[in-house]
Formats: sequence, C-alpha cells, structure tokens
Amino acid sequence: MRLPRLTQQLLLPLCVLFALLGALLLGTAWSFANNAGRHLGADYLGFASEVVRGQQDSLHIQQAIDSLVDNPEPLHQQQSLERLWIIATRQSSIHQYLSRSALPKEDYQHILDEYRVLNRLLMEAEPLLAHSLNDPQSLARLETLSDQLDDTLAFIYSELQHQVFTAAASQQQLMQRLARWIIALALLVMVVIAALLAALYQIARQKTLVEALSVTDELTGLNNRRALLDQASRLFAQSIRSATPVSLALIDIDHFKEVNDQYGHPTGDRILVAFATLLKDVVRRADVVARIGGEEFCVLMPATDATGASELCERLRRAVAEHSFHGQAEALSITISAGVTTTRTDTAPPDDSFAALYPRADQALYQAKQDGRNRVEVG
Ligand SMILES: Nc1nc2c(ncn2[C@@H]2O[C@H](COP(=O)(O)OP(=O)(O)OP(=O)(O)O)[C@@H](O)[C@H]2O)c(=O)[nH]1
Repeated sequence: MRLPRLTQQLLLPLCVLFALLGALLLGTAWSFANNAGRHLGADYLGFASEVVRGQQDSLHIQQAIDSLVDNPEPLHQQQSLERLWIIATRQSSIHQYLSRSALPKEDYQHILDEYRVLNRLLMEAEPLLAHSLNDPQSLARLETLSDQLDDTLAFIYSELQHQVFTAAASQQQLMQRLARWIIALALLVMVVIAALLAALYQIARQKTLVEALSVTDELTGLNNRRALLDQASRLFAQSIRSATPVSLALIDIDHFKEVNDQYGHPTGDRILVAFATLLKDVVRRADVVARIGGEEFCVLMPATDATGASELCERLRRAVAEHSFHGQAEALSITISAGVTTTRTDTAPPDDSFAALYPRADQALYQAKQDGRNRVEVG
C-alpha cells in the first residue's frame, strides 16, 4: 500500500525524532544508574553536621583530660572516658556516611588511614584513664596523648569537611543537570506529539481528499459513474417510499469528435467544463448530475415525471445552443442531444431502478441522434 506523500515526508523526521528520544532516554537512564542514584540518595546534610560535631570532639576531649590532669577525680575520669567513647562512636557513623556517599574510595582512603592512627591513640588512652586517679605517670602520658588526639582529629575532620563540600557541590550540579534533561525530554515529547498530530491531521485530510476524488469526475468536478450509482439506489428507494416518479436523462454533446479534431483536445476539455457548469445551473438542487463517459452526461431527477424531465432537457438544449463557448481564439457553438425516460408503475414488475431506466434513456438518445441531433427524445 502506498502511503500519502506528506506522510512519507513526515515518516523520516518522525523516525529520527523517535530515535533521538530513545537515545536520550537511554542516556538518562544510564547516567542515573551509574552515579546519580548514589549521589541523590546520599545525605550530605547529615554528613556535614556529623563532621561539624566531630570537629568539636577534639576540643571536648582536651578539656576533659585537662580537667582530669588538674584535678584527678572520678568525675573528670568518667567525663574523659565518655568523650573517648563519643569519638569512637562517631567514627563508625562517619564510616557509614562515607560508604553511602558517591565519593570514590581513593578520595578518602587517607582519612581511613588516619582513623587507624586515631584508633591506636584511643586504645592507648583507655587503660591510661583507668589508672589516672592514682598514677601520675599515666596522667603525664594522657596529656601528651591529648595533643596527638587533637592533631589527628583536626586532620581527619578538616579533610572530611573538604570531601563533603565537594560531594554536596557535585550533587547539586547533578540535580541541575537532571532538571535540564527532564525539561529537554519534556520538550522533545511535546515536539514528537505535535509532529504526530500534524501527521495524523495530514493523513485525515488526504483520506478525505481521496474519498472525495473517488466519487468525483476529475475534469468537471461532477459526480462520476460510481457516485451516480450510489446515489441512484438511495434515490430510487426514496421514490418507492414516496410513490413518486424518477426521471433519467442521458445527454451527449453532438459531433464532439469534430471539436476535438478541429480545435484540439485542451479546447474540448474546456468545453466539457463549461458545459458541466451550464448543466449544474439548469438542474434543480435535488437532481443528481454525473459525467458517465467522455462527452456523455446523466441527470437523475427525483419526483419528476416525463413532461417535467423533457422540459428541463429542452431548456438545457436551448441554453447550450445559444451559449458561446470559448475556444482558443474564437467563440464556438455546440449542440446536445438527450434521451429522457421515467419510471413506470403500470409494468410488472415496476421498472423502478437505474438498471431498468438506463437502456430506455439510451435508446431515446440514440433516436435523438438518428433524427438529426440537437433534440430531446422521450423513451
Ligand atoms: N477533450 C476531450 N475529449 C474527449 C474526452 N473524452 C472523450 N472525448 C472525445 O469525445 C469524442 C466522442 O466522439 P464520438 O463518440 O465519435 O461522438 P461525437 O463525435 O460526439 O458524435 P456523436 O455523439 O455521434 O454526435 C471522441 O473524440 C473522444 O476522444 C475528454 O475528456 N476530453
């Protein structure tokens, strides 16, 4: 089946658009699956708060150990132990944030290494604290350890702060990129929908055009034979219901071959078009007019008896004979012959169909030609 030309023209751009849309969707899905998912799921705000709290740990442990050194009492010992426990606990929470982030491990490996140092310091500090109340040497070592803890924690948390800010910035960038992608995709979908609607509109328009062409005579714009037969069956059914006669006239231009031979085919065509216009002007709105052959026309007249039909044909014959048709340079005169017939109710079965009327109208037309043309015969 051949597609309409416009649909063919639209097909390629549409395919390209669909391919583009598919590629974009795949690209988005791939990029999302690869890094966006982890980035978007990461809680960088919580991570940053934990880092800020971690930065304060170093101050708190120092204060607790200083108080213990100045005043070795169980209360300060207990406070220092609690601070150690908080530092150790925060370490595991930071590990969780790191593993849930989209940061590549090589970027924070040095922080993990520093955590190992921190762990060693914590393990050393714990037994020292246990003996701190009655062992001055333990207290002296704790003072040194407090400085080392401060250095280590300061390094770890300043590095972590840098990493978190970098990750949060790339998360924001990703969100912006995704928003742009979504807008671009939405626009593309709208363009595709618009293109589809345009294609559908064109297809519907061409379908209507093809349907109209299939029932229209291309040269004159009158009904063609197929449309005439379609309308005839409806018209005869109506006439049976209303018990009214239907008349049929076959009209043929006289010596049309000579017109063609003398003035050329294009002039013949122009005369056919002009004659069709005259014919349409003469008939009533309810009559069905068709071109059924080269220079042969047909008029179906509902609710019209033989007298009415022959009067109409006579009017048409006179109008044609008096009309000046325009050839290439000069005006031309033509004449027509017509054969008219009407449904009869006295026959059995009644001849109330196109097939029954047509041969009689044809015979009458033949008679009109035989009798010298430029006349109307009733059959
Ligand atoms: N220009 C033009 N000529 C057509 C068309 N269709 C048929 N004809 C011509 O109409 C002429 C019909 O010739 P004939 O059937 O011999 O009839 P005629 O010359 O009119 O003679 P009579 O009908 O006996 O009066 C032929 O020359 C066809 O080529 C058409 O669409 N355009």
